[in-house]
Amino acid sequence: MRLPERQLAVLEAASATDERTMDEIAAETGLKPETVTGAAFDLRDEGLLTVTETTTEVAELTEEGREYVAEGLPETRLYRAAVDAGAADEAVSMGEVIGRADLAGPEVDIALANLPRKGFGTIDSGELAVDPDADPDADPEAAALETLADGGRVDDASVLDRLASRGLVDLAEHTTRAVMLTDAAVDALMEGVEAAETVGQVTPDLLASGTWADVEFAEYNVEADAPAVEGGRKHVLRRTADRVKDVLVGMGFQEMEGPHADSDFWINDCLFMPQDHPARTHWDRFALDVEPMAEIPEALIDRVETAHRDGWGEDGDGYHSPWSEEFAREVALRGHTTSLSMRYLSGYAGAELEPPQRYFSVEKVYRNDTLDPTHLLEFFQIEGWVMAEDLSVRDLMGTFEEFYRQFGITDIRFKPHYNPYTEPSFELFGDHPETGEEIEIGNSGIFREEVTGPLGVDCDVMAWGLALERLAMLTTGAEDIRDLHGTLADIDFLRNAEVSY
Ligand SMILES: N[C@@H](Cc1ccccc1)C(=O)O
Repeated sequence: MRLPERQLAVLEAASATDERTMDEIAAETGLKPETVTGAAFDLRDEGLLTVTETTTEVAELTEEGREYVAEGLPETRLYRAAVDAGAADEAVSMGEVIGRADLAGPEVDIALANLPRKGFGTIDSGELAVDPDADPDADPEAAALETLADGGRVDDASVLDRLASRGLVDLAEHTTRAVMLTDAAVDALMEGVEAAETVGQVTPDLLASGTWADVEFAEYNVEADAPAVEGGRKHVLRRTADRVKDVLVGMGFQEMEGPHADSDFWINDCLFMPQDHPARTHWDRFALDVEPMAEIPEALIDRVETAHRDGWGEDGDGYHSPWSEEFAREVALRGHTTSLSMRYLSGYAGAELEPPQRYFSVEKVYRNDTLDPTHLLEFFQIEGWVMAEDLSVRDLMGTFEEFYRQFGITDIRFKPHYNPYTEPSFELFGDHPETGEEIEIGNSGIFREEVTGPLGVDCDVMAWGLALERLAMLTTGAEDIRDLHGTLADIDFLRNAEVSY
């Protein structure tokens, strides 16, 4: 048998009884590890070697982890300070213990969260009581940190996971490959294997001297394993947004743009949202501590105030509740992009508009919600509106059906809803492709006269706000909005997610 030199070297360094790692073979043959790996896979394909892979988790201390090795975990320091303050006998005020514990900034919260978790003590109405029998020296997390600092290995996966989630260690997967001779290889070696001098690359020298004609070239193994090289690609949400824009432009819409931080006037007052509406309290909105917005057309302010106070149109009655221009000028992060629709419909964003008109935006909005599988504090809203004479609910439904059909979604449902600014109003629902669960995908309606009147629009306007992330959940099958966004997002999922249409 004849084999290329490198393969022969690897074969001779391998054993029929023990697994040898690629690194060991590299050290023995003096070849580079990647050369050994390449040759080993070629030999495997020839049936001369077996290659096994083992993946192990390696843990490395982060800077914060190293800091705690030196100073002790915050909860341990808090425990010791509490014992000194007498909290083992009776509960002591938290302020006093924290003062003694010498904890910096965020360490206080870290200590307060971990002390009860580890059973070191309890916190109740501002007082701390510790268990005199607790033994922070025997704490597995502290012990694991010490071991890692000394270059040792920690095998307890649950402790490692806990430390990783606390940001004290980084976990990485490490794959080692090892080889062993097959029976066929042992037979071949006994019969004798010759080294074939092969050339891996054509060089100018080989060409110029003409020796290329006499040498033996190494064969390419196009099936050999190689590390996957992942190229960069646009995030699936961005790709969905681009697709949404294409679809809407295709349906004759133009794009709106405008400020993320806007006055309450454009965000709420124009929409006939009463100033004492719960959504306008500090619970729901991200108010900004900046100068009030000066540049709002005075005449428009007057008309909006009139609508709020006395109503608009023949049957309009208004709220008869206080309305403050000062509040209207306050600035917050927009909770919906309907603020842009107001700016455009009023003509403030550009020319006065004559019907028919169609506008859209795909932009970020901000809400002080609770994070859960379907809610984020910021998300993308697909805002849109159509201005025309005599619009009806059929126009609204038809538009959505056409829009969602472009994404392969054909089973949307409408349910009557209430918005202070539209009448009638509809919420939109779709079915999650994986769970079958019905999820809300948007909100819509036809603007009330109290909205369009003050803006100077005297025909119908139908409008909506759809959630881009929810659309992406339906098209990609993501079950949790956090799979798409943020630090918990699953990179493999994102890599393979396609925008269907
Ligand atoms: N602003 C609404 C969406 C909407 C826009 C326009 C009309 C009706 C509804 C929301 O954020 O839910």
